[in-house]
Parts: sequence; structure tokens; C-alpha cells
Amino acid sequence: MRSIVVATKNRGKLKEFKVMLSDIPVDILSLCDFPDIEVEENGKTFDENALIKAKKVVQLTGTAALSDDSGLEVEALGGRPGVHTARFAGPGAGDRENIEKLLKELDGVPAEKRKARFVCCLCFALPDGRIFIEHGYLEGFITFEPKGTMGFGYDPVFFVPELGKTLAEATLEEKNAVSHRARAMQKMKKHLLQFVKSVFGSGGAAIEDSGI
Ligand SMILES: O=c1[nH]c(=O)c2ncn([C@@H]3O[C@H](COP(=O)(O)OP(=O)(O)OP(=O)(O)O)[C@@H](O)[C@H]3O)c2[nH]1
Ligand SMILES: [Mg+2]
Repeated sequence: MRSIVVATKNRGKLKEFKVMLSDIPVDILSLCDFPDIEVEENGKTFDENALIKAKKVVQLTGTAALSDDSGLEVEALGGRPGVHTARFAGPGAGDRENIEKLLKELDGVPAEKRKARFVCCLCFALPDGRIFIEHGYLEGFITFEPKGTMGFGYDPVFFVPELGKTLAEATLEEKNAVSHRARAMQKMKKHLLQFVKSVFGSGGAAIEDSGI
């Protein structure tokens, strides 16, 4: 079977991955296809968490796994929420609560001191034990209020100077042109293609044609 499992339950990430991987001749599964798989993200760094997710999923599914551990580092908060970005406002918190907490913590902080960056660590784990890790970053500023309805997570409060708007005001194509995830994926694609070529050999022609 020509497939890889994207080791995420985050539908926002998955939507972005599907577009980014559309030029690679492989079926994309996700943890939505394996609802029984639970992964405890107890690493201290993005790299550790990405490794934990990819290793567990390749082990349980026997299929090559691509994981993403990502988060927001805010300069005025000393790099927080960092690896705790998904659960910043508490274990059951959703995007709205997380954004509220972030804006509250930055109350009174002027525009020029609201610098932040998104970090993405991608980990690709193969059934033969090989592991590849790549990183991507996106610099920006935290706004004073949410703007836009697209994307997910903190997108409505993350202003990107090179786009002149928040990530939630950007189309999926615009976000994928600059995002931390897309930048990490750009580097990861060579490993993904190498894997597809070696395992699925007959897809070679299509891969050569894809121009990557
Ligand atoms: O506005 C955002 N735009 C992005 O592009 C983005 N990428 C990551 N994030 C936030 O960082 C957490 C990562 O946590 P995370 O890597 O553990 O993911 P997750 O728990 O949501 O899913 P999974 O992949 O672990 O299943 C996520 O929940 C989001 O809140 C983003 N927010
Ligand atoms: Mg997570």
C-alpha cells in the first residue's frame, strides 16, 4: 500500500499537510484513521515530542509516520508557551481560551514588544528504524485582538509582516507559502520522495515528473 500516516489528530494541520503533500504520489492517512492510538506528549522540547509521536505511530501501524510538533514562542513571555502551546490555558482548553490567555498575559505590552515566532519540528519515522527531523520557523507579532476566520489555533492573533495580515486572514495557499510548517516540509520533502522511490519503485516515473 502506498501510504504514510500523518501522526496528528489536529484537523487544521492535516488540511495543510494534504495540500503540501499533493505533489507526492502517496496516500495520506492520519490518526483520524487510527482513533485508538493515543500518544502522550511528555517531551521537554518540540524535537522530543515529534520523535515520540512518529516513533509510536510507526511502531503501532507498521506504516511510515510523519509527525509535527509545533508551537508559539513569545519574546515578552520568555519563549512561552513553547511546547505547552496546545494546552496553554489548561488541559481541556480550546483555541479561544488559549488566545484569551495569551492576550491577557500580553496586556499592556506595546506593539513593538509583541514579537513572536511559530516553530515546527517535523519527524519522519520509517519502519526500518530510520528517522529524519527538519525544522521551520515563522516570525511575526501578536496582535491586540483576533482578526480573520481561517486557519486554526493562534492564527487570528499572529500577524505576519511579509503577508501584511494575520494568518487567519490569509488563504491556505498564502499561509502555506510562508508558514513554519511549510518551511519544515520543504526540507522534509527530499526524504519523503527518497522513501517513496525506494519502497514503491514503480512510482518513480510520476515522482521524476513531479519536478521536486
Ligand atoms: O495558529 C496556529 N497556527 C499554526 O500553524 C500552528 N501550528 C501549531 N499551532 C499551535 O501549537 C499547538 C501545537 O501543539 P501540537 O504540536 O502538540 O499539536 P496538537 O496537539 O494540536 O496536534 P497533534 O499533532 O499533537 O495531534 C497547536 O495545538 C496550535 O495551538 C499553531 N497555531
Ligand atoms: Mg499535541
